[in-house]
Amino acid sequence: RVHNYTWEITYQFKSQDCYKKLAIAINGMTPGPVISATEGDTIIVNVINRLIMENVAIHWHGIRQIGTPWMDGTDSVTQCATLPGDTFTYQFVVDRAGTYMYHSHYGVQKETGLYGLIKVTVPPGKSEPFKYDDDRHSIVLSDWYHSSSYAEATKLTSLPFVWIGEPQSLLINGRGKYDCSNLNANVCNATNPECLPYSLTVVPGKTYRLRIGGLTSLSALSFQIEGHNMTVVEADGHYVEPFVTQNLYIYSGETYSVLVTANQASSRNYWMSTNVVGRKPATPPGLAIFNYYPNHFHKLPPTTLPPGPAWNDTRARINQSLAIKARQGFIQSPPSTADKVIVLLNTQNTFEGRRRWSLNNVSHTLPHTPYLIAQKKNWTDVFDQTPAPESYDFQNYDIYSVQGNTNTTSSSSIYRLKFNSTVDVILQNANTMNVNDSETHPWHLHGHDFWVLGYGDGKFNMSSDILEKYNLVDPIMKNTVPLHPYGWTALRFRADNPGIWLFHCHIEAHYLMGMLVLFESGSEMVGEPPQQNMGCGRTKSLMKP
Ligand SMILES: O=C1O[C@H]([C@@H](O)CO)C(O)=C1O
Repeated sequence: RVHNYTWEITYQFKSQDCYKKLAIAINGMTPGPVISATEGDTIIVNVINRLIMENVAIHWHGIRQIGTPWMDGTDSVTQCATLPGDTFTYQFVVDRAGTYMYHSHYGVQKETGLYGLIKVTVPPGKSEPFKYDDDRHSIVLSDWYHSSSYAEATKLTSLPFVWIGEPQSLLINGRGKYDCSNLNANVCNATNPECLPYSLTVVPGKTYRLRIGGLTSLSALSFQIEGHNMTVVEADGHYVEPFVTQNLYIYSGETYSVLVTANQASSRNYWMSTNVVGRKPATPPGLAIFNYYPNHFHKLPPTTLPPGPAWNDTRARINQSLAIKARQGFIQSPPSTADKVIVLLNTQNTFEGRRRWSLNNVSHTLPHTPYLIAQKKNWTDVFDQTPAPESYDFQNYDIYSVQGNTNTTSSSSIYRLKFNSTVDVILQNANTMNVNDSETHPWHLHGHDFWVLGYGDGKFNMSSDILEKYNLVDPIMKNTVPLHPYGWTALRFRADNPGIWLFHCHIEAHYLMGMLVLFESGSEMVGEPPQQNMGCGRTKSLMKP
C-alpha cells in the first residue's frame, strides 16, 4: 500500500501551555499527524514549505532508509533544506513494524513543534508476542520554550554565548499548563481550550498498548500513570523482554510501547505525568488525564499529583537502561567481534569564545554543501578529508574534573567505514565545564540500528569491560541510546547501508554546538542526487534550468 500525504508547514500562534507562542505546524497541527502504516508500505509525503522566513527538512527517525539515503531529511548531510515556497517529496518504505517518529532536522525547529509519531503495524498473518485490546493511542512527550526559536539559535551560536536554559513547560500530546497568574490574558490565558490537558479514555479491565515518543529538544523525562504499572514491550522498533515499571525513563529520540491495564478503581480518573530527570529541573511536570470510562474525560483526579522519581537518581536510570534486552525468540545476535572500534570522548569546551561540544576534541561544523552530494561529485574541498580521530588519550584524561580542552579544533571531517564491516562505538562521558557536572546525552544513529552492548560507570576499560560488561547474548537493538553521567555506553553496528549518516546527540542545542559525527560507507553504491536535494552551496552548479 502507498500512503500519500500533503503537508503544509506553516507558522501558527499556538497556546500549547496556555502561553501564546509562535509554533511551526503541519496542516495546522503540532504535534503533527500520526503516520499509520503497515510493515512494507510506502510513505509519500509532499512537504510544502509555507514558512516565509526559513527552510525546512524532515527526518524520519528510526526509518533506516535502506537504499534511499536521499530521503533521510538531514540538512547539510543528505539534502539542501527546502526553501520557502518549495516542495520536497519524501518517499520511503516502512520496512519494519514498530514505533518511530519524525521531526525537523533544520535549525531548532524541533523545539518549535515540528514533529510527530510514525506507527507501523505488523502485516496480516504475522503475530506479535504480546496481547492488548487497543492500539489507538500514542503519546508525544516534548518540552516547550516561550522565547522564539530565532533567539534560541542565536544564543547558542553567536557571541556572547548564552545557554538556553530549561524549558518553560513539558507537553503531553502538545498540551501543558503554564502558570498564567501574573500575565496578561492576551499572552497567557489559563482558560484557553488549546491548553486543556490531554485525556486518554480507557474502559475498565482492558489492556492498552501506548506508543510513546520522546520528542524533547533538551529534557530527559520520566513518564508515569498514577497507580498503574507499565509493561515495556517495544523500544525503537524492537521487541523488549517484558519488564514492569512505574516510571518509564525516556530520552529524546527514543520510542517505547508499553502495555497498561485499566485495573484500578473505575470511579475516578488518574494522573498521567512527565517530569525532568538528569538535569536539575526548573520546569513543572507535564500533566494529562488517564480517564476511566464513563467518568467525564476532563474531570481532574481527586488526588494530588504523586511526585515522579528524583531527578538525580542516576542509578535508577542506569538500571532501566540495563533492563532493556531483546525479547526471547526475537534476538538478532550481534557479530561476535568488531572490525573497528571508535572511542568518542564527549567533552564540553570553549572554542572561539563559545561553549561547544566535542568528540575526541573535535567540535563538528557542518558544511554548507550536503556531504552526500559532495561525496558523489567528488568535491574534496567541501569538507575536511582528514579522517576524524578514532580515539583519544582518554586513559590519561581525568573525566571527573573540569578540563580546559584548550586544543579543541573544529572540523567537518568524517569517519569512513568499510562497507559491511562491524563497528563498535564506545561513548565516553566526562565532566562538563562546570564543577561536579556530567550530563546525559541521548545518541542517535541514522540509517541503522545498533546493538546496545553495555553501560558502565567511570572510564571504559578496554581489557576488562569488554569481557565483563558486554552483553553479546541478548542485547537490544535501538537507534537512540543514553550516555549516562560520568559513564560509558558501548554499541555495535554493521555498516551495511550505503550513504553518509549522522550519529549525534539528540539534544537539539548540543547538535547545534557541534556534538555530532558522520559515518560514510558504501557511498559509491548510492545513485545520483535527485534535483530536489540540491539548491544550496556548490550544488547550484548541478541544477538543471
Ligand atoms: O551545553 C550546555 O551548556 C549548559 C551549561 O553547561 C553552560 O553553563 C548546559 O547546561 C548544557 O547542557
